Amino acid sequence: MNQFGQNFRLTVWGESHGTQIGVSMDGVPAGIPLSEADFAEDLARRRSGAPGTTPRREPDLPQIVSGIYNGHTTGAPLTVEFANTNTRSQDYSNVVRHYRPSHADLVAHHKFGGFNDPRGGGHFSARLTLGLVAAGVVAKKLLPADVRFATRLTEIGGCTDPARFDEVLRAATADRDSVGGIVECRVQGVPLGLGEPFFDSAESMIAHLLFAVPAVKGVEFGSGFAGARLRGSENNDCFTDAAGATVTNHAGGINGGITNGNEIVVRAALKPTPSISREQITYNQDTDRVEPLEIRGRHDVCVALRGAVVVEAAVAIALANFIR
Ligand SMILES: Cc1cc2nc3c(=O)[nH]c(=O)nc-3n(C[C@H](O)[C@H](O)[C@H](O)COP(=O)(O)O)c2cc1C
Ligand SMILES: C=C(O[C@@H]1CC(C(=O)O)=C[C@@H](OP(=O)(O)O)[C@H]1O)C(=O)O
Repeated sequence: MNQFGQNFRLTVWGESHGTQIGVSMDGVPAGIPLSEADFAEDLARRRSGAPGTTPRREPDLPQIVSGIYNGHTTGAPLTVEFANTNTRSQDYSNVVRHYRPSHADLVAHHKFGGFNDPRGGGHFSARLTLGLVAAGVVAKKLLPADVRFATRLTEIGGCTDPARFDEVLRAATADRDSVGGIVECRVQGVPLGLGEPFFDSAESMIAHLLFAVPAVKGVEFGSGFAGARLRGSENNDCFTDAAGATVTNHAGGINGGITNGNEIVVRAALKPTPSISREQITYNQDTDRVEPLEIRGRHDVCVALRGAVVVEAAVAIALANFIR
């Protein structure tokens, strides 16, 4: 099944080299002002063009095809779609059965019995994150008005100095290689009380969405993995008032699966782009041999660059799902 959520339910659909991709949302209340222009800012943050991003240029113009009337949501399913206008499917002819290492080609082929669309990674392509970003824009409108997101890249290729990110990207490009990155999303103004104690905890829902983002391989809240190396006396967040404000925020704004009113702090680790132009030796099902593979296509050097706004959208969608 390809759906997420209860209160704010969505399906992302399409393939990278099909005619269109998009998102269908249900549970959006009637009467919310919404227009195509509302999507522009977040879509621009995902668009390619900056150094280290894919040379595939797409206009990424949203078209709201249902759930809207006179500039307001109607309460009916809301669908936003985008055209794929710049595909080069011939670039993928050699990876249909000579699967790219660490992309989804092999699992897709086996799981769907060879009926999957292999062009541009098909339904597994990060092109589908366009729909997630669009849903994130709607999700933000469902959250209380004083909720504020601040999302940034804290690390690229192991480097934590933003002034040196370009250099890291240039070096990886020169080596016909790729690098990973860490995205940190902070959310202020989230009220105390979102989330349930166990299975639908705030962490579980946010992590669920984040792990749906292609290339996300790690998620941590607050002090996260570093917190496991601290003592309780160092990691505990002492309260300063009756509302639950704390001196420190090692919990990342969540206790017992429930948002505690402090800033939500969540980080996602995105792996290096799997499609690199450097030759790799890998199994070819056509010849039944391990052979050199040259990957074509137009690829991001670091997926975390365009992934930052996708991470933010995922967090927004998870939080919106708690709003009844
Ligand atoms: C914004 C974004 C852009 C991406 N761009 C590429 C790309 O150009 N080439 C590529 O091979 N993978 C890219 N990926 C990652 C793949 O889509 C992903 O690794 C693949 O679908 C396999 O999924 P997995 O890494 O979660 O196992 C991108 C991911 C994101 C979030
Ligand atoms: C098109 C987008 O990114 C694509 C994500 C992607 C992948 O494997 O995830 C592979 C590349 O596809 P193609 O070879 O068709 O250019 C990227 O360009 C997009 O994000 O809009």
